[in-house]
Amino acid sequence: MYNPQRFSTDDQQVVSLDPSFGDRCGNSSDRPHNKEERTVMATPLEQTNDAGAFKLGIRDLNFYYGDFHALKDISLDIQERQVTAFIGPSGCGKSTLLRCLNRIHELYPNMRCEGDILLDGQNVNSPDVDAELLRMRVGMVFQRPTPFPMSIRDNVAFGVKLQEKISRSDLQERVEWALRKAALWDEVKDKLNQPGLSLSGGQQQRLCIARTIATKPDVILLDEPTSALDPIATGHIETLIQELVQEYTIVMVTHNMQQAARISNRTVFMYMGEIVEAGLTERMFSNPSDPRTLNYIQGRFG
Ligand SMILES: Nc1ncnc2c1ncn2[C@@H]1O[C@H](COP(=O)(O)OP(=O)(O)OP(=O)(O)O)[C@@H](O)[C@H]1O
Repeated sequence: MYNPQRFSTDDQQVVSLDPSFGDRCGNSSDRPHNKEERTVMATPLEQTNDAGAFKLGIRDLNFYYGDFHALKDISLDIQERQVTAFIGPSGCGKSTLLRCLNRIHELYPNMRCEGDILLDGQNVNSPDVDAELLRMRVGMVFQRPTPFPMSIRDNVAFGVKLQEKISRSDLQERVEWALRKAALWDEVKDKLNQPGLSLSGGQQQRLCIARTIATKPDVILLDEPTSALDPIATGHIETLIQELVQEYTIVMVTHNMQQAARISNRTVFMYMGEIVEAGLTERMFSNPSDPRTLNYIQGRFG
């Protein structure tokens, strides 16, 4: 089983994986194919190993809260070292989709996620893959800053100590490295033993980002990371995201259209549990191909 419609954020909007599509378009196998044709003529997923081009590949994903079908046949490629923004009206399934990517929903009862999630080509939505290990590769930062009730230093060191056998000095180095990456080191280097909760909201969110980075994930998921912050703290986080994307694949949910336009490379517009359109942010905001995207971006609904 595969979904004949796969969305790619490679700005091809709707990419057909129906193997007969190329024939119906009159493509001939002895003709050189351009990139679009090659993608359109992709063989069924079972035979395709195109994960090299994408960090994450979502295939035929369906998600249920009990009987409620919240995500319907989602297929999407997410590119490496890019910021991909999920946008769409409240309740369309953005956070649900984000949470599937590190299977955090499994911590709650009565939820079911069907379909494949390929991380570097490996299906990680499988009971054979340890969800806790997955969450170390695919880290998550939530809407509200959630420091643990412990010192700044221990907040950052916590996950590392769980995951690795690491000497005290290496751990100190890792803490500093992560705090520097999260652009927080200069503000906290003299008070590492103070509680994480003593920091401002924006600093707490950067601390949570440092905590996520410290375990050296491949992918960072951000669920409305600035919605609880003031404009200055938001600016810090946005700058940080733009720096982190040099090294990490970032997927974020945002309600803020300007934020999506400012910092994402690619945008995915969702509506009622489905993907309507996905592509380069610049094109999505200047020339969306679906009227629902245009209406949403122009603030006519949602
Ligand atoms: N724990 C839950 N139990 C049952 N239904 C849920 C649960 N969480 C979310 N839903 C439903 O699933 C759908 C998608 O919710 P989700 O939170 O993913 O949407 P969203 O696009 O992130 O919304 P928002 O922008 O308001 O955060 C909604 O209809 C929501 O009511």
